[in-house]
Amino acid sequence: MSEPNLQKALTQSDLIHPRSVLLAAIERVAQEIDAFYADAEQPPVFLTVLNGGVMFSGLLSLSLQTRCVFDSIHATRYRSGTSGHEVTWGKWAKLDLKGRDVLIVDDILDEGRTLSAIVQRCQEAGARRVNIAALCAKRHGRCVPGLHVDFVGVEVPDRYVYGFGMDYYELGRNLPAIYALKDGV
Ligand SMILES: O=P(O)(O)OC[C@H]1O[C@H](OP(=O)(O)OP(=O)(O)O)[C@H](O)[C@@H]1O
Ligand SMILES: Nc1nc2[nH]cnc2c(=O)[nH]1
Repeated sequence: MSEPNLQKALTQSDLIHPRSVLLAAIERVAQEIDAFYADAEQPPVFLTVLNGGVMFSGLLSLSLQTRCVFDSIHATRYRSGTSGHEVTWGKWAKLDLKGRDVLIVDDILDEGRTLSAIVQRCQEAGARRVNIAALCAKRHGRCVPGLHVDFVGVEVPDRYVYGFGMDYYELGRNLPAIYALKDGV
Protein backbone atom coordinates (compact mmCIF):
# COMPACT_ATOMS: atom_id res chain seq x y z
CA MET A 1 0.00 0.00 0.00
CA SER A 2 1.23 3.55 -0.74
CA GLU A 3 1.69 6.04 2.13
CA PRO A 4 -1.71 6.63 3.81
CA ASN A 5 -3.16 10.00 2.78
CA LEU A 6 -5.88 11.45 5.00
CA GLN A 7 -7.00 14.12 2.53
CA LYS A 8 -7.46 11.47 -0.15
CA ALA A 9 -9.31 9.21 2.29
CA LEU A 10 -11.69 12.06 3.12
CA THR A 11 -12.59 12.42 -0.57
CA GLN A 12 -13.42 8.69 -0.54
CA SER A 13 -15.54 8.85 2.62
CA ASP A 14 -18.93 10.02 3.82
CA LEU A 15 -19.51 12.26 6.83
CA ILE A 16 -21.59 10.10 9.17
CA HIS A 17 -21.93 12.12 12.38
CA PRO A 18 -20.91 15.78 12.73
CA ARG A 19 -19.47 17.15 15.95
CA SER A 20 -22.80 18.62 17.14
CA VAL A 21 -24.49 15.21 16.97
CA LEU A 22 -21.61 13.52 18.81
CA LEU A 23 -21.52 16.15 21.56
CA ALA A 24 -25.29 15.78 22.10
CA ALA A 25 -24.95 11.98 22.20
CA ILE A 26 -22.16 12.23 24.77
CA GLU A 27 -24.31 14.48 26.98
CA ARG A 28 -27.13 11.92 26.83
CA VAL A 29 -24.76 9.04 27.63
CA ALA A 30 -23.39 11.02 30.60
CA GLN A 31 -26.91 11.41 31.99
CA GLU A 32 -27.59 7.69 31.55
CA ILE A 33 -24.36 6.83 33.36
CA ASP A 34 -25.14 9.27 36.18
CA ALA A 35 -28.54 7.63 36.65
CA PHE A 36 -26.96 4.18 36.61
CA TYR A 37 -24.39 4.99 39.32
CA ALA A 38 -26.72 7.19 41.41
CA ASP A 39 -26.78 4.64 44.25
CA ALA A 40 -23.21 3.38 43.91
CA GLU A 41 -21.50 2.90 47.26
CA GLN A 42 -18.02 3.77 45.99
CA PRO A 43 -16.67 5.76 43.02
CA PRO A 44 -16.56 3.61 39.88
CA VAL A 45 -13.27 3.13 38.04
CA PHE A 46 -13.56 5.07 34.77
CA LEU A 47 -11.31 2.93 32.58
CA THR A 48 -10.34 4.55 29.28
CA VAL A 49 -9.26 2.26 26.45
CA LEU A 50 -6.32 3.85 24.65
CA ASN A 51 -5.82 5.07 22.05
CA GLY A 52 -9.14 5.59 20.34
CA GLY A 53 -11.21 6.10 23.48
CA VAL A 54 -9.38 9.27 24.51
CA MET A 55 -11.60 11.93 22.92
CA PHE A 56 -14.84 10.27 24.03
CA SER A 57 -13.43 9.66 27.48
CA GLY A 58 -12.32 13.27 27.97
CA LEU A 59 -15.61 14.78 26.88
CA LEU A 60 -17.73 12.20 28.69
CA SER A 61 -15.85 12.59 31.97
CA LEU A 62 -16.33 16.38 31.91
CA SER A 63 -20.09 15.91 31.52
CA LEU A 64 -20.48 13.34 34.31
CA GLN A 65 -21.75 14.26 37.76
CA THR A 66 -20.65 10.84 39.06
CA ARG A 67 -17.44 11.03 41.06
CA CYS A 68 -15.05 8.50 39.52
CA VAL A 69 -11.48 7.39 39.84
CA PHE A 70 -9.60 7.29 36.56
CA ASP A 71 -7.30 4.78 34.96
CA SER A 72 -6.51 3.56 31.45
CA ILE A 73 -5.48 0.49 29.54
CA HIS A 74 -4.26 -0.08 26.02
CA ALA A 75 -5.66 -2.95 23.98
CA THR A 76 -5.47 -3.05 20.20
CA ARG A 77 -6.68 -5.45 17.55
CA TYR A 78 -6.31 -3.29 14.47
CA ARG A 79 -2.68 -2.21 14.98
CA SER A 80 -2.81 0.96 12.88
CA GLY A 81 -4.57 -0.82 10.00
CA THR A 82 -8.14 -1.32 8.85
CA SER A 83 -8.57 -5.03 9.65
CA GLY A 84 -8.57 -6.79 13.01
CA HIS A 85 -6.27 -9.49 14.42
CA GLU A 86 -5.96 -10.99 17.90
CA VAL A 87 -6.05 -8.59 20.85
CA THR A 88 -2.63 -7.21 21.80
CA TRP A 89 -2.15 -5.69 25.27
CA GLY A 90 -0.14 -2.53 25.87
CA LYS A 91 -0.59 -1.15 29.36
CA TRP A 92 -2.98 -2.52 31.99
CA ALA A 93 -4.68 -0.60 34.83
CA LYS A 94 -2.57 0.61 37.74
CA LEU A 95 -5.51 0.60 40.17
CA ASP A 96 -6.51 -2.62 41.89
CA LEU A 97 -9.88 -3.52 40.35
CA LYS A 98 -10.76 -6.07 43.03
CA GLY A 99 -14.26 -5.40 44.37
CA ARG A 100 -14.68 -2.27 42.22
CA ASP A 101 -17.36 -1.13 39.82
CA VAL A 102 -15.58 -0.66 36.48
CA LEU A 103 -16.86 1.43 33.56
CA ILE A 104 -14.92 0.59 30.39
CA VAL A 105 -14.90 3.60 28.04
CA ASP A 106 -14.01 2.95 24.41
CA ASP A 107 -14.57 4.52 21.01
CA ILE A 108 -16.18 1.68 19.08
CA LEU A 109 -17.92 -1.64 19.40
CA ASP A 110 -17.28 -3.50 16.16
CA GLU A 111 -17.00 -7.29 16.44
CA GLY A 112 -16.68 -6.87 20.20
CA ARG A 113 -13.61 -9.03 20.55
CA THR A 114 -11.53 -6.28 22.14
CA LEU A 115 -14.24 -5.31 24.62
CA SER A 116 -14.92 -8.98 25.45
CA ALA A 117 -11.25 -9.53 26.23
CA ILE A 118 -11.18 -6.40 28.40
CA VAL A 119 -14.32 -7.43 30.31
CA GLN A 120 -12.80 -10.86 30.92
CA ARG A 121 -9.56 -9.35 32.25
CA CYS A 122 -11.48 -7.01 34.55
CA GLN A 123 -13.48 -9.96 35.89
CA GLU A 124 -10.29 -11.98 36.38
CA ALA A 125 -8.91 -8.99 38.32
CA GLY A 126 -11.89 -9.33 40.68
CA ALA A 127 -14.07 -6.41 39.55
CA ARG A 128 -17.46 -6.44 41.28
CA ARG A 129 -19.44 -5.08 38.33
CA VAL A 130 -18.21 -4.32 34.80
CA ASN A 131 -20.10 -2.04 32.41
CA ILE A 132 -19.24 -0.59 29.01
CA ALA A 133 -19.70 2.80 27.37
CA ALA A 134 -18.86 3.13 23.67
CA LEU A 135 -19.04 6.26 21.55
CA CYS A 136 -20.31 4.24 18.60
CA ALA A 137 -21.50 0.76 17.68
CA LYS A 138 -21.33 -0.76 14.22
CA ARG A 139 -24.49 -2.17 12.70
CA HIS A 140 -23.92 -5.79 11.66
CA GLY A 141 -24.56 -9.30 12.94
CA ARG A 142 -20.96 -10.28 13.63
CA CYS A 143 -20.65 -9.17 17.26
CA VAL A 144 -19.40 -11.65 19.86
CA PRO A 145 -22.50 -13.38 21.29
CA GLY A 146 -23.43 -12.33 24.80
CA LEU A 147 -21.47 -9.08 24.86
CA HIS A 148 -23.63 -6.27 26.19
CA VAL A 149 -22.70 -2.62 25.80
CA ASP A 150 -24.60 -0.62 28.37
CA PHE A 151 -24.20 2.90 27.00
CA VAL A 152 -23.88 3.71 23.28
CA GLY A 153 -23.55 7.18 21.75
CA VAL A 154 -24.37 6.61 18.08
CA GLU A 155 -24.63 3.84 15.53
CA VAL A 156 -22.31 3.72 12.53
CA PRO A 157 -22.60 1.77 9.27
CA ASP A 158 -20.75 -1.47 8.60
CA ARG A 159 -17.79 0.29 6.96
CA TYR A 160 -14.39 1.42 8.26
CA VAL A 161 -14.96 4.57 10.30
CA TYR A 162 -12.52 7.16 11.60
CA GLY A 163 -12.36 10.53 13.34
CA PHE A 164 -13.27 11.59 16.91
CA GLY A 165 -10.53 9.36 18.34
CA MET A 166 -10.62 6.60 15.72
CA ASP A 167 -7.77 6.36 13.26
CA TYR A 168 -7.24 5.90 9.58
CA TYR A 169 -3.74 4.33 9.65
CA GLU A 170 -3.05 6.45 12.79
CA LEU A 171 -4.21 9.61 10.98
CA GLY A 172 -7.46 11.51 11.55
CA ARG A 173 -7.99 10.80 15.24
CA ASN A 174 -8.51 14.52 15.91
CA LEU A 175 -11.07 15.07 13.17
CA PRO A 176 -14.09 16.48 15.05
CA ALA A 177 -16.61 14.19 13.32
CA ILE A 178 -17.01 10.53 12.30
CA TYR A 179 -16.39 9.57 8.65
CA ALA A 180 -16.82 6.21 6.90
CA LEU A 181 -14.79 4.99 3.95
CA LYS A 182 -17.00 4.23 0.99
CA ASP A 183 -17.46 0.55 0.18
CA GLY A 184 -14.65 -0.83 -1.97
CA VAL A 185 -12.03 1.81 -1.01
O1 LIG B 1 -14.90 -4.69 18.37
P1 LIG B 1 -13.55 -4.99 17.79
O2 LIG B 1 -13.66 -5.50 16.37
O3 LIG B 1 -12.68 -5.83 18.65
O4 LIG B 1 -12.83 -3.58 17.59
C1 LIG B 1 -12.98 -2.54 18.52
C2 LIG B 1 -11.65 -2.07 19.01
O5 LIG B 1 -10.94 -1.48 17.93
C3 LIG B 1 -10.47 -0.22 18.32
O6 LIG B 1 -9.17 -0.31 18.82
P2 LIG B 1 -7.93 -0.46 17.83
O7 LIG B 1 -7.51 -1.91 17.75
O8 LIG B 1 -8.22 0.23 16.53
O9 LIG B 1 -6.80 0.27 18.64
P3 LIG B 1 -6.57 1.87 18.83
O10 LIG B 1 -7.73 2.36 19.66
O11 LIG B 1 -5.27 1.98 19.55
O12 LIG B 1 -6.55 2.48 17.45
C4 LIG B 1 -11.41 0.23 19.42
O13 LIG B 1 -10.78 1.09 20.33
C5 LIG B 1 -11.88 -1.02 20.06
O14 LIG B 1 -11.12 -1.28 21.20
N1 LIG C 1 -10.73 3.36 13.35
C1 LIG C 1 -11.46 2.24 13.48
N2 LIG C 1 -11.14 1.34 14.42
C2 LIG C 1 -11.92 0.24 14.48
N3 LIG C 1 -11.85 -0.80 15.31
C3 LIG C 1 -12.84 -1.63 15.00
N4 LIG C 1 -13.55 -1.17 13.96
C4 LIG C 1 -13.00 0.00 13.63
C5 LIG C 1 -13.31 0.97 12.64
O1 LIG C 1 -14.25 0.86 11.83
N5 LIG C 1 -12.51 2.07 12.61
